[in-house]
Amino acid sequence: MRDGEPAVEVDGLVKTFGDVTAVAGIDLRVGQGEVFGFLGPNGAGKSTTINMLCTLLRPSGGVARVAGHDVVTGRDAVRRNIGLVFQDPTVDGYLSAEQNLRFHAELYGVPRARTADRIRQVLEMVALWDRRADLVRTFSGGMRRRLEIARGLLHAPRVLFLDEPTVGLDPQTRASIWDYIRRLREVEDITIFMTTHYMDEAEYCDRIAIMDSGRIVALDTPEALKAGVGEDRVRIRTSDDDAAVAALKERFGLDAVVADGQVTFSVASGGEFVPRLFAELGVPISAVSVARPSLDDVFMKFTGTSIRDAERGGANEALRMRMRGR
Ligand SMILES: Nc1ncnc2c1ncn2[C@@H]1O[C@H](COP(=O)(O)OP(=O)(O)OP(=O)(O)O)[C@@H](O)[C@H]1O
Repeated sequence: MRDGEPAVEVDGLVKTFGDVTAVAGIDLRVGQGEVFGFLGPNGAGKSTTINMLCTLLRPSGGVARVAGHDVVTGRDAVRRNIGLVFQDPTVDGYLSAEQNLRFHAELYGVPRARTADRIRQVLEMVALWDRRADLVRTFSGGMRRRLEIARGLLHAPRVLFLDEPTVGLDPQTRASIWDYIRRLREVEDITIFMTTHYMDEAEYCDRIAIMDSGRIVALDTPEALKAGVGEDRVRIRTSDDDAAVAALKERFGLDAVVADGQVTFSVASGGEFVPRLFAELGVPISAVSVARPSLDDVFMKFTGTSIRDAERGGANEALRMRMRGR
């Protein structure tokens, strides 16, 4: 990869599975050294995109280059230059942490003379050096994930792909995985491309792309995306959400949506508006909160739904497909 060349470069990328369009023609550029987040609900097409970039799936259309190589015509070169950390654990529980890494080093052709040093380096990076001789099946979920990250880094890849690296972990462990990811780029010359459906985690990325139904609906820094939503976000719980939405439109000219069981809308100055709201809405309010826009609000702005509601929809869709399959 030449200096200044994007680490990931995608033009019009498409993937279809029969009549399902998982990725519907996306474009993006990720710079060297960036931490880039791919954000979206289940079924948005994140894993399919990452699998095409990692050469595990062949695109149906468009082009993608990773570390300067085409994912179709330069497949082996791409593979040499990337590291993978996927949702499903792939470390072997019946081997020690160190044995797992040795095996991987062989597989990736890490020069023998360098292997021992590099194993120590990556295990220290994820604070597992002291546990190197222990069988991985005695590790907690967070430790296994850290070991996966160490393994993904072993052959010094230019781009590290992390597909939902913190899914299924408790909040504290998620935070510690993020500490390692952030520290990583201080130590290694690496680009990090990750997917997540945790909004709070997306905040840690330099830039994020929000994906919905196979398309990128927004792409920018978290700050710029939130600034784009602008005003304060007000959330209320009411006894009749539909009546509240209608009253907000009628009395205040505000467009509200119902998501996660709350009525949500934007106003310029939430704190000043709330007393008026209680006095004039005409629908009983049981709870109210006012906050600066979050990435949840950005998601809602671009997709018209909250990520949690979108996921519930996606889960229903997956279930329907399974039932149809049967
Ligand atoms: N091998 C496949 N065959 C058929 N359909 C598929 C296949 N892989 C993915 N899909 C469909 O493509 C769409 C996108 O799926 P994908 O797994 O990329 O989403 P995602 O955003 O990564 O979701 P998740 O967070 O659940 O991994 C979904 O509708 C999914 O059902």
